[in-house]
Amino acid sequence: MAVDNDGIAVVTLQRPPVNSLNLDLLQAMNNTFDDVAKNKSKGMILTSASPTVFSAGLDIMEMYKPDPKRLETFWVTLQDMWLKLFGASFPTAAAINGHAPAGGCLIATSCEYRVMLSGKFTIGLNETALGIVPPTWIQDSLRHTIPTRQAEIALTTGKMFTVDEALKWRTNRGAEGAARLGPPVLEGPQMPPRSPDQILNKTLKMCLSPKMALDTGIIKLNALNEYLVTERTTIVDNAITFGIKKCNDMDINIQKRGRRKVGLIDETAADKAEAIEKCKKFIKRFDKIPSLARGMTKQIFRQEVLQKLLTNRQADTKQFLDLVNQPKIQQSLELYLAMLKQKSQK
Ligand SMILES: CC/C=C\CC/C=C/CC(=O)SCCNC(=O)CCNC(=O)[C@H](O)C(C)(C)COP(=O)(O)OP(=O)(O)OC[C@H]1O[C@@H](n2cnc3c(N)ncnc32)[C@H](O)[C@@H]1OP(=O)(O)O
Repeated sequence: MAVDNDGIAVVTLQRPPVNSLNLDLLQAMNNTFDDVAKNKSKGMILTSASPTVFSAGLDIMEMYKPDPKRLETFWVTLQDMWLKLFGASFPTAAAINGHAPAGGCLIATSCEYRVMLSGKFTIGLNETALGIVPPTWIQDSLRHTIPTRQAEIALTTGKMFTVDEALKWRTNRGAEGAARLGPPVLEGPQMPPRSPDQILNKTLKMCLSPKMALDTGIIKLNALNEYLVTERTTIVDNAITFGIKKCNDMDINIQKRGRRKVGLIDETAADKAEAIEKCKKFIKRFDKIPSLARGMTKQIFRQEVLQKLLTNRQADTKQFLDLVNQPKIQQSLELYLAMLKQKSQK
């Protein structure tokens, strides 16, 4: 952990090669989160020492042919880590500088803000694709971050999002498209400045008249073009809003049309330094907000989800232990480990 001059703690996960979360790393994270809280840091940014992996999620070796006592401690320590991170009163952000599958995504979604490096990285909860049922609180972390319907589809399909897919919904593409309208294109006399409404009404009237001289037509077309150029952002935004409403009314999936993004991450960055800077900027947004009010509001907002695990901790642990000890699950883990080994040797 390194605390900068602004009092923001940057915590770097450092367990080569892929920051897989074993018991030792989880215990170290818990101790660090306690320290951040004790030191009254202004906020915490989580990142990774690896140039390509934020975290590969739970260390599968902890679950494959496990020692029963250690397995239970492992799970309880993971629960603790999540309770501390998701429930932290201080601001939290993740500078996701690489792949973030499964538990890696859990850590990221437990934070309040996510900046991910652009590139061929992926993020998501892929458990079902591995034949594993993600526990309620892991599902809740995703549901807390992206819309419920998208979270359900992502969870049931074990979806790994590309960085672009994971970004939040933006409407500026429309404005970019509208910019292509460009400046007036027709040579000839121009019209004195008028309000866009005046211009549009006049143009409409003239266009409906059967005897329009060529010069007048050019003036009118230039005026219409000028209107489209000056008001393009409003026109395009209104069109997008209208289009989205229509698509929703007709139950058409807008994401497939490339406009709506999922919001699993908030921003992208070109490199780790930029990602950390953007996370710091997010944390500094709270500079003028009394920290007690901020922290309590966050905890109230997250209370229901936290309480669910606190109330069902033992049952959740038993469910995990039963699941891991099933011969079928052990077989799947063995196959998965072999597949990872084979891939890494290529
Ligand atoms: C039964 C359980 C019930 C309930 C639990 C529910 C919760 C589960 C959440 C989880 O987190 S499960 C873990 C899921 N994790 C993954 O599926 C990620 C697997 N890893 C990868 O996809 C890739 O490693 C990567 C994209 C993260 C990085 O790729 P790359 O940089 O190419 O590295 P390698 O694949 O070559 O891996 C290097 C090395 O690390 C080993 N390894 C990778 N991931 C894990 C892991 N999660 N646990 C243990 N070991 C892992 C991999 O086998 C390689 O080992 P070598 O000895 O061959 O070097």
